[in-house]
Amino acid sequence: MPITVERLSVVADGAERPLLNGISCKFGDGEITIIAGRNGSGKSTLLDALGGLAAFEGSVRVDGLPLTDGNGPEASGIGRIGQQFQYPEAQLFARTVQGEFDYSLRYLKLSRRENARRTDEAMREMGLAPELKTQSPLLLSGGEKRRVALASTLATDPGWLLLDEPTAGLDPEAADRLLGFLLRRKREASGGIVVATHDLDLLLPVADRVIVLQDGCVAADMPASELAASPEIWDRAQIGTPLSVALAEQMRSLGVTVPAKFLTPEEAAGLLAERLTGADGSVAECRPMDSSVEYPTQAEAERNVGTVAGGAATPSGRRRFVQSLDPRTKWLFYMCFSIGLLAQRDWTGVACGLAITAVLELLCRVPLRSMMPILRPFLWFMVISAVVSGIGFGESGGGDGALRLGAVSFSVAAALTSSLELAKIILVMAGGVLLSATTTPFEMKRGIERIAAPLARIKFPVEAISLTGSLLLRFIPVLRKEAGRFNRIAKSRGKRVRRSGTIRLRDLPVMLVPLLLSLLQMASDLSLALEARGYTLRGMPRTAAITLRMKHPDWLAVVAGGALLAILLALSGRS
Ligand SMILES: Nc1ncnc2c1ncn2[C@@H]1O[C@H](COP(=O)(O)OP(=O)(O)OP(=O)(O)O)[C@@H](O)[C@H]1O
Repeated sequence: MPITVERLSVVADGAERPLLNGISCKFGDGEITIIAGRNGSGKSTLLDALGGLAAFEGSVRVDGLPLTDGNGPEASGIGRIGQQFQYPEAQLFARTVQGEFDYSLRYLKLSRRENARRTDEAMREMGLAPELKTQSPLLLSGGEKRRVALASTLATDPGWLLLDEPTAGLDPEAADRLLGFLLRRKREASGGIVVATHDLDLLLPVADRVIVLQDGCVAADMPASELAASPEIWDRAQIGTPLSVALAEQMRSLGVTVPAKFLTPEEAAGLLAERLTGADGSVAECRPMDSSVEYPTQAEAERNVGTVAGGAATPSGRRRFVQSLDPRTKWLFYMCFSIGLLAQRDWTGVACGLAITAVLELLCRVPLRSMMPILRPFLWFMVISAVVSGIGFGESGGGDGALRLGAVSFSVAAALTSSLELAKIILVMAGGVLLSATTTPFEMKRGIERIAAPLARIKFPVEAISLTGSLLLRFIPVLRKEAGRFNRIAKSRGKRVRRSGTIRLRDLPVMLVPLLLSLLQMASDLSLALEARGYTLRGMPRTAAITLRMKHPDWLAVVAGGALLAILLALSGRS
């Protein structure tokens, strides 16, 4: 049965437009469907929605069953889907290649023998040598990683295969092997195959249906043979004509009869040979190329590149007000905000701080739900600390007015005093999250460096401190990103139905070591990058990557920060 998609919309936090905008389409059983579209058109997002990885509105039914049950992905739905991510690094995490297969197959609870059989078969299918089983997936080449990722998906024998850029980084032999596999699977297995790709020349000839996306909408959805006869669609979707389509057009202009289908190189060569060879075997004279086909000049090509790049950059690339402020302004504002907040001595002051944080959150346009994963553990910490600080023992424990139960007492006043202090710190942290969400790590470092520059004269280690500060703040989003990656793996490969951004406790033993290893790997990459930038060479001057310049809005924001500090200090000193 098909996958049926109705009015599917995906809206991401902070995105200016829906990533997918009410699309409806059908993926046929026993068919290869290609999803084409320029960069950023929504191909990967569509695959993520079909694989239960992206929250969506609308309906997706897999083999007649709904993919979601209202709260999130439905286990039987995602169990029928095997997804290969666009970047294999996002999919692989285990210490060995064998570990990757073990993790993928774990949810099926098969016998050891069956696990080994499926692993061997999938590795053979993808042309992976058995010796690779003991290797770390991180040490494989890009193409090998992709093949391991696909093989570990295949081993689970999913009904549906969702492949994101499956041929990227594959050598011609591996790409051919993949094509052969897709065609075999289409013939022999139940379910269908959905492939998001830019490698149209290779994959269009094996496609049954093509869906062209443009800015999150369906620009074309038709059988491959129909699309082959409508070459103008590529221009309309701003993808550029695939070479195989341009070749077919050229051949038609030379008078060769070309069938309405996407040609493989062999088919194109066969048709040309047929045309050139007469019935008696003589070779016909070839007409010169159709001169009406005009190729762009260098200048036009450069202009086109500019248009495409500009077009792609506009929706997400436009910098918002807070993002565009000088990092020094943001640091100064943040310091005023933090000092003012920490000076508060009662709940009225904290309530004002909360209101200011809410306004800042709106100005920064960072949705609360994207801040909560960072703040939630601290909120829990605050609740637990408040409860613990209120507990007292013995006759005099807890002081006057404490609630008593035998020898144990609970002082609401003590609990509220602790909560007050912790609430201020959480609000300061929320401000830090907003700062790191609207400022790149480079800008942050440069900002602190410039603010603290006068201290360098008294040998204060300005650069080291600014680097440490920005790296610490950078660590929060990196941790979140890693947690998100493991959440996707647990959902897609472990078939764990879980809310986005969270990891189930029982996945921790499997994922903790890889998570730590991955963080260590990042630290090692970072230290190499720092070394390459000359941070280990003491006393050597470095050129600045970012030149900062304060503009009018920056001065206004600094004045606003000063005014905010004055108001908060006045509020704290009013009693
Ligand atoms: N979590 C997110 N938050 C905000 N925007 C996002 C998010 N994920 C994707 N986007 C944006 O959604 C758009 C579609 O992304 P998607 O990865 O689906 O494109 P694509 O067609 O697969 O592109 P490519 O060909 O480059 O792989 C892009 O503009 C991207 O920046």
